[in-house]
Amino acid sequence: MTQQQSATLPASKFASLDELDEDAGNVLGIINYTTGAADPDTSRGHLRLDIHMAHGDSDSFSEVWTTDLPVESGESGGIAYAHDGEHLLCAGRIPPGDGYASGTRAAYARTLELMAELGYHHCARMWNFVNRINEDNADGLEIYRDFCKGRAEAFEAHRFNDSSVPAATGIGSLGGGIAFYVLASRTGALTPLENSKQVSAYHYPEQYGPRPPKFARATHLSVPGLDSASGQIYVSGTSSIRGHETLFAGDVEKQTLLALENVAHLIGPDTLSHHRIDQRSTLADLDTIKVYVRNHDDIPAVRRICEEHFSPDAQVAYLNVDVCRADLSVELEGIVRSANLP
Ligand SMILES: C=C(O[C@@H]1C=C(C(=O)O)C=C[C@H]1O)C(=O)O
Repeated sequence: MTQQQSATLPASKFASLDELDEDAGNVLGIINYTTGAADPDTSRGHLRLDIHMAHGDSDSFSEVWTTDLPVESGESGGIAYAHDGEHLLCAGRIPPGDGYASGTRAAYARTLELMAELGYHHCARMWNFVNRINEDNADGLEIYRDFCKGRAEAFEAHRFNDSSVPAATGIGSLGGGIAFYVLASRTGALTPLENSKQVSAYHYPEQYGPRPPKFARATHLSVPGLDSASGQIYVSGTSSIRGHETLFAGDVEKQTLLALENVAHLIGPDTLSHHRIDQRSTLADLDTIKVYVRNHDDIPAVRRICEEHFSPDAQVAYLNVDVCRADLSVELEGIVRSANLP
């Protein structure tokens, strides 16, 4: 597995459980995609979060965030955090229940308050793992839509307008209510990226829920002190959606190809030059990739298609979980680093 290292951006790499070194220097956080859920913890001096995303040890892995700077950690109002003076990782969990809007609103509100208190005002990326994502809550509202309602209310209460929402993932999990983690920066400039072939998620019509999902298609986070050509692009979970509609329902191979096409356009020259980012990226530049596949039997076909486009050196994890819309079979996310990063 290749390791991403950069002087001033938190590097993330996947590690199998037997490769994991919790005492390695300057660990900002370890996110365990594993066979059970647990509340976020900082007892080892870094953030640790166990998310129930694996059916067994064979598909369990850890995402390790490292930094070149000393790390401080703590907990406040149920949100655990670790930071290095430039970047912050924080995490929370909403326990299983009959509904999630109020719990999400409260947990997100506490997270946004904590970011402000610690001085990390630039929210680059959020990951949300929603158990029973396509099932209904006690009031008959799909749990994903219930989560989106609570998130939108928290963002509004904290004047987080659509132009400052982060890249995100909102994906199913195998248990444990709703878990989330967040990456924010203190001085690195953030540029949200939208895909000209998709309606911005925060503009989705009400047919997808009472409040739209609040996220950007990607965010570019620049290296503090360097020009905008130096940075990382955090690509949100991306699926077979054009405009605001799902395409190729029931055809996982066509959905995989369209999701890849959406990401290629998002990180390609037309989009980046439109946002005045002097980087040129292709799917071969994507790394720390997660591919979420609804039906386990579809994973070999999805993997075959993806491997035709990804670098052989890329870190790729395939996870068998539900996707945010019942007619979506596959979704992918990743990170692009600019070639000129030290
Ligand atoms: C796949 C989509 O949305 C998914 C849900 C997200 C969320 O609610 O945060 C973010 C990206 C995807 O994981 C999409 O709407 O295109």
